[in-house]
Amino acid sequence: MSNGSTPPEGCAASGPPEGSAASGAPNPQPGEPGPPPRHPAKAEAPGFREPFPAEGLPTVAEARRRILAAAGQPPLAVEELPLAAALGRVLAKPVYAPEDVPAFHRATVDGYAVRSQDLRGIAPGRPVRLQVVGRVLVGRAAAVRVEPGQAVAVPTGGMLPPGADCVVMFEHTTREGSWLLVHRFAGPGDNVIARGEDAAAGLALLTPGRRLGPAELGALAGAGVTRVPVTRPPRVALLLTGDEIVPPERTPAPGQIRDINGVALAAALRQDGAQPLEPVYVPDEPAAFREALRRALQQADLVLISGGSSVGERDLTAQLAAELEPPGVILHGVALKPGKPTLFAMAGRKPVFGLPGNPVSALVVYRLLVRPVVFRWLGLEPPAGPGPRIRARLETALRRPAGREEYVPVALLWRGGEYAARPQPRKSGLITALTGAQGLVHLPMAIDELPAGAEVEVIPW
Ligand SMILES: Nc1nc2c(c(=O)[nH]1)N[C@H]1C(S)=C(S)[C@@H](COP(=O)(O)OP(=O)(O)OC[C@H]3O[C@@H](n4cnc5c(N)ncnc54)[C@H](O)[C@@H]3O)O[C@H]1N2
Ligand code: MOO
Repeated sequence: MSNGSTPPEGCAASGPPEGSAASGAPNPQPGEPGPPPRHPAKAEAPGFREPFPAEGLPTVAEARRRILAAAGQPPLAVEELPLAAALGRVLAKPVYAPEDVPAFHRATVDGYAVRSQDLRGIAPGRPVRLQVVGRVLVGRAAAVRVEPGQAVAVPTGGMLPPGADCVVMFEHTTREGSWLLVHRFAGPGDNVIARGEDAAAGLALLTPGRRLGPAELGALAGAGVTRVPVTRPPRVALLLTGDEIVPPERTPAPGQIRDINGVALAAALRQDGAQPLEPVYVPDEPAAFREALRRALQQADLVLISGGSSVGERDLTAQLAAELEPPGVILHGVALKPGKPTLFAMAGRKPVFGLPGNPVSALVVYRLLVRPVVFRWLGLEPPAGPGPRIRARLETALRRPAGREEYVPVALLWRGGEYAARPQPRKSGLITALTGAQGLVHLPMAIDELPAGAEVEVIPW
């Protein structure tokens, strides 16, 4: 919720350097005189405090640590779902295989089931001769036993007949009437999936904290587990603050804009497996804001407030967060672009985020700081390591803003056998900076500039 500041050019690469942003000077387009400021800048507004210290704000890693430490481990609510409804959900309890999968030794090729001992004399030009004593039909129990010197024809997926310990491929044999000439050796277990090799009865098939994807659901089905215990998705309240914000379906009056963050954050939440509640539009008025926050805390497991996280006189998030039940505000301000004014509080055991109103900031902060909390509320095991990265070559140089690390949206283009990372506009008020982006390039505090042509690791978006 803006207190009427000039466009937040402090967030743009071409904007004034950190510290001078408080001048709030409008940024005219080239060749234009530039519009007069519609409102006083945040820095000039009555009641404006120097927003955030130039130094001493936590880094993203530090903020994430503090947020997760304060958030703790929530008690997870569990529900049981049929497999068809469980895609993307997180397993809440271990699932043990009720039976061996497969339940019988099974051929993986079309060929002949034999005893590998019988094949020991095979040499080039010296096949072993075995007697074919029958065949196995797929989907039927194997009736014939393989005795020394014998072979039984078996199809892919067919049961290995008793007595045999391997299968020789059809193409490594020749037939002479009821005799089989085997030209290539096969050892015990070759071309066979052993009973219980996919899942052994009584052992854990899947452990809790695993997101259920196609393979997990398939494994459960294969073991005859048709209902699974999964965590109930956290309910997340979305408060969209700002007198200027109207729902997307309304026509904005002069000075108003349509809500972007309600839809974008709800989509991010849904994509991650959480359950966003109906967005609530909150005016810049303390009593209404307080009431909206009270209801949100009643209804939801997590609360996201969009806008008003800065420190202008009408940026109410911090003021109202100060009234929350202990421990209250954990941090306000992160050395991050975009996303400096981020706020995190715990109202008792409920996490509350104050996200910057700028859509790119809101989504980047969601990705970096909110998602880890959502994942914990889903019961997801935190990923080991930094997560997957895409190697790319930077198309144009990037300079880090003073005092903040930056995450720059980039488009990835396949060029001459490698990806080129093309930086997108660095104005956090432009949602289209993200619409063509496939990832983020990180400029950590230790790097002031990445030259054009630098090899970078892109964080998938
Ligand atoms: N003098 C200073 N002004 C500003 C500073 C600063 O350091 N000194 N920081 C700038 C930065 S960086 C950001 S980010 C914003 C964050 O401000 P708030 O979190 O208080 O957000 P608002 O002022 O409410 O909104 C910012 C911007 O985003 C628009 N907005 C808000 N909600 C939505 C929504 N749901 N959908 C689409 N757009 C939204 C809002 O109208 C503003 O244009 O502060 C800078 N100012
Ligand atoms: O850079 Mo602001 O911090 O756009 O979020």
